[in-house]
Amino acid sequence: MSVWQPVSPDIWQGRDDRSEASNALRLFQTVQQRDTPLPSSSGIALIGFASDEGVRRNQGRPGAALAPDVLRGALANMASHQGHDRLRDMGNISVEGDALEAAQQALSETVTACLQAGMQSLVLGGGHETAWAHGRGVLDAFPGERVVIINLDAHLDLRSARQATSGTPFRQLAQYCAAQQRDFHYACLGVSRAANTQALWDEAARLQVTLVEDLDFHEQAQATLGTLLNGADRVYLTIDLDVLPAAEMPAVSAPAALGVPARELLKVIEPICRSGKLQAVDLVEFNPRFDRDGQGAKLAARLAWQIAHWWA
Ligand SMILES: N=CN[C@@H](CCC(=O)O)C(=O)O
Ligand SMILES: [Mn+2]
Ligand SMILES: [Mn+2]
Repeated sequence: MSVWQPVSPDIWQGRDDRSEASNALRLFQTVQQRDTPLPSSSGIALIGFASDEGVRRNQGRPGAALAPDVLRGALANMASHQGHDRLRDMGNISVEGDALEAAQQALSETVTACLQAGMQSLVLGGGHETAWAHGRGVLDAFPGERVVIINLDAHLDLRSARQATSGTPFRQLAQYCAAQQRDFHYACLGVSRAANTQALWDEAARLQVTLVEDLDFHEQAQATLGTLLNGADRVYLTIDLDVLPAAEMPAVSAPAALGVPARELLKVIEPICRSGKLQAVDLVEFNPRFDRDGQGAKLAARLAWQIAHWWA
C-alpha cells in the first residue's frame, strides 16, 4: 500500500462569503488540491507528514500524526490574502506501522522533485523526524549550494541513537553532509539550556552550530539572523512548536516552561520569508491530543498563514 494519501474533501471547509464580494475568500476556496503528489513549476507544495514514530522512539507523547489534517482544518477558514493562492495541497505521507524510514525516503524524494521543478515546500509534521527527511530533500535539490538550516526549537535535536527519532534529525543531516564532504550550516534559535544535556551542548560546539538561547532571544536573534541570511544561498526553516511557551502552545510532546513567545518568533520569521532565499519550511511536533479548545492549532495555523503571506 502506498504511503501517500490524498486529503479528504471534508478537511478544506469553511464559511462561504462570496455573496458579499468576489474577493471575500478564505483559504479553503483558494488552496489547490491535488490527487497525486506531482510537482508543478511554481507555488508552495503543502505536504503532510503524518508521523508519530519518531516521537514514540524518542520516548515522547504520541499524537503528532494527527497534526497535518488538524492544521489544515485550522487554516481552512482563515482569510485568503496575498500568497495564499500559491498553496498546492499534495496530500499526506503516512508512516505505516514502524516503517519511518520508508516514509522519510518518500518525503525526501518528493521534496527534491518539487524544489527542482521550481516549487517551494511547506511541510506539516509529524514529530521532528520530519526534518531529517525534509532537510535531506532540500540538500539533494541544491547540490553545491550553501543551504542554511534555521531551527526554531527548545531542543538541539542532535541526539545519537540506534535509529532515527524525533531527537536525531540534525545529527543525521550533519552526517549526511559529512559523507558528501559538504559543509553543514545549522542554527538553533530559542534553544533552552535546561532542556539539553551538556553532551548535546558539546556536540553543538563540535558541529559549530549557531545558537541563540531562549533567554537571549530578544537581544540576539536579529543580529544572528542577519549573519545567517548573508551567508546563505538557500534557507530551510524548521519550526518546532515546542519553542513557544507552554502557555501559548500546550499541544506538543515536550512543552516549554519559558519558551519564546510567538510575537518574538514572528520578528525573525518575517525577514527569513522576505529574504528571497527561503526554499522550505516545516512546522513540527504539533500534537492535537494536548491542545486546549483548539488554541494551539489556531496559533500554529497562524504561523503557517503568516509564512505563506510573507513568502509571496
Ligand atoms: N524532538 C525532540 N525532542 C526532545 C524531547 C525532549 C523531552 O521529551 O523532554 C529531545 O529529544 O530532546
Ligand atoms: Mn523541541
Ligand atoms: Mn525539535
